[in-house]
Parts: sequence; structure tokens; C-alpha cells
Amino acid sequence: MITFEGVTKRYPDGTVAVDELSLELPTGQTTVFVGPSGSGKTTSLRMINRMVEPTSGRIAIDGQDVRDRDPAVLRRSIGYVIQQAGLFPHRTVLDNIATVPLLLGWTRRRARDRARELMEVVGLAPEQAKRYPHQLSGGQQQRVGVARALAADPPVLLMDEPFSAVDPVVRTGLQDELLRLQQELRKTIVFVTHDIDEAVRIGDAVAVFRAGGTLAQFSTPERLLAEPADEFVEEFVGYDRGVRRLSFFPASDLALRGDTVLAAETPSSEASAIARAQGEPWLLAVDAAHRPIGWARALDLDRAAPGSTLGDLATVGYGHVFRVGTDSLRAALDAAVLSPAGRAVGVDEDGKVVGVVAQAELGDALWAVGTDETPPAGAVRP
Ligand SMILES: Nc1ncnc2c1ncn2[C@@H]1O[C@H](COP(=O)(O)OP(=O)(O)OP(=O)(O)O)[C@@H](O)[C@H]1O
Repeated sequence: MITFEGVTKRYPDGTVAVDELSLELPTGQTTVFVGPSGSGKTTSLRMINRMVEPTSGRIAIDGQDVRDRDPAVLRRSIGYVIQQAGLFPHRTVLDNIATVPLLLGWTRRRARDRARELMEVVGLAPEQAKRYPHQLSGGQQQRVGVARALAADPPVLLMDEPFSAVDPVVRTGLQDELLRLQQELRKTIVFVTHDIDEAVRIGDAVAVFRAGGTLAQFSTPERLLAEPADEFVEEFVGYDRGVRRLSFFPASDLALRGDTVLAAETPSSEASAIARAQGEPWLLAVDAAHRPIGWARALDLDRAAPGSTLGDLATVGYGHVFRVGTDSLRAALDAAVLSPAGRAVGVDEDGKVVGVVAQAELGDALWAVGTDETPPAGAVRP
């Protein structure tokens, strides 16, 4: 655990960057520092590895005051990733990653073996080992930065706006990678960003800073979206927090219906009778492997030529699907809103249809979320 106890940082020019900060960052979890520019996030982060010394207060890692540690030794035991990766331009990718192990006295061979292993972990192709940083894309450079920070397997990782310099698509990919890595590694990560969406996506806990270096709120992302502590946090979190909060509720709790999902070869007359019996205006046609083909309108089935099948009439695309086992209510809602039939198609991990849910039925689930105090266990993320 990393603890901040009444930590204040006043720079020599009198700027109070951090004001009486008290926080406990749990071991093995990702805590995000988020807030507007100049609110003291970077200063707080850098006080953990003593790149900045507090004016007063105490920071401890697992109970030990960081001031009792030699700064150079402390820094080698804490991974550090910054914006634009901060790679050494004249060292190859492999040697950049091997930096800290070499400083720790590993043999060159062992350090390079470890670097190769980490390239794979962060998703870099082996042929990039001999390249120099300027020969890589921004996203690849960030991956090298993450690999370098992980090289000596430090228990703590500090990440200062690591993904801000890349475009939104690459950024989402890097966030996914970090979430995947963290599932395996369970490091104590402190992650600074000014992007609330990134904070909510990456963090197990989120600390919202406000101007003047004080803490506005410290909670789980889901609570932050459900109950901003004050107007500042509410405004910072953004107007669509209700919809974003749905990301923390699993789609697997939805009651899906399967009685309106029929094989494509079902005769139109039979399909029409089923639609009428169920009072459903839309039927979903599926192929022999139970994968979706498209929606058929009950009205068209009534008028279908004799001998035609549901598949002949399933001409309305099913849009995008949601994965019942792993996706959130937000993904299900999105699929329903974008569906021309107003119904979302839920599939399993093999893409087979589990069932469908109409916007109206989703409404019931949303109502339950609105009245719920906490999300169910095993909550999912965006
Ligand atoms: N070396 C310094 N000397 C004087 N003031 C500083 C110094 N470093 C930072 N500051 C000031 O301290 C305050 C907090 O800065 P800090 O970089 O910690 O904020 P931040 O929340 O990380 O901002 P950003 O999102 O813009 O990086 C700002 O007002 C900044 O100008």
C-alpha cells in the first residue's frame, strides 16, 4: 500500500502544488489521479519516487517512509512511464527495455533475454528489437516505455499521462493492453491523466484533484459516476455519467428472449404464427450454426409468398451484437439503440445467438440500475 499522510508541496516560488493530501492506494490495484491542468497530479506522483520532495507530510510504501530509502535505489524499484515514452534515442528498443536490469547489475545476456520476453508481453514484434525509437510509431514507443518500466519486475508502477500523445484509437488499444497486463501482473499502479474517461476505464480507484492541489473525491469509478461529491466533480465527470455508469453493470443479468429467434428455413407461415402468438413485430433469423442473419418484420411475414421462408424475408441487418458473458449493460443498450429493429442481439463467445432484448425490456434493467446502490459483484468495464 502507498500512503500519503497530510502531504504538502510548496515550490520555491510559493506555488502550493499539493495541499494536505491524505490517501491510501491499495496494493495490486490501479489508482488514477485525474483532474484539470495544474491540480498537482504529477507533483503527487513524483513525490512517490522522490523526484520531488514534499514540503511536509509523509509518503510511505508498505509502511516504510520513502525518505528512508536511497533515492536512486528507490527509483530502480519503481517503474516509471511518461508521456512520449521518454526513450533513449540512441539505444535500440531492446537496450532501452534492458536499461534498469543492466543498472541493477544483470549480465547483458540475461537483461536482453528479459527484454525480449517483455516485448512479447506488451505486444511488440521481435523484429522491432533492433530498431531505434524514431523508427517506431507513437503507440509502439509507448509499449516500449511500458516494457522498460516492467523490466525489473517492480511492485509499483508510476504512469504519468502515458497514452496522451497517441490518437484515440491507439489509445484505447493501449488501455486494453494495460488492463489485460494488470489482470496478470497485479502491480500497484498510480496513473495520472486529465481524461476522466481514461480514469474511469483504467482505475480500480480514482482520485479527483482540483485546482490548488486538494482532493475533491476518492472512490471507485462507479461511485464517482453515481454520486459525484460536489458540483466541481459533477461537472468534471461530464453530463452523460448515467449512461457511462452502465458500463459497470453486466449484460448477463438481462432477461433475453429466445422464442423470437428462429432458424432461417422456418416457413414464413409458421414464423408469422409465432410472431402473432408472441405479439412480437420482429423475428431474428439464424443460420444452422445459430449465428444471426437478420431481422424479419412480422407484417412482411403475413404477406409472404407461399413456400417462402423466414430467411427469405430477413432483410433488415442485425447491426452490432453484444457479448452476453462479458459485455456491459451499456454495450447492450448501444446495440439496441443502433438496431433498426430496436432490439439488441446477444451472442456467446462463439458468436452464437443467446437471445434478444428489446429497448423496452432494457428500460426495466436501466430502472433497476438507477435505484441500485452498488453494481453487482464481477462488474464489467467499458
Ligand atoms: N518546478 C516547479 N516550480 C514551480 N511550480 C511548479 C513546478 N512544477 C509544477 N509547478 C506548479 O505546481 C502546480 C501543479 O503542477 P502539476 O504538474 O503537479 O499539475 P498537474 O495536475 O500534473 O498538471 P498537468 O495536467 O498540466 O500536468 C502548477 O501550478 C504548476 O505550475
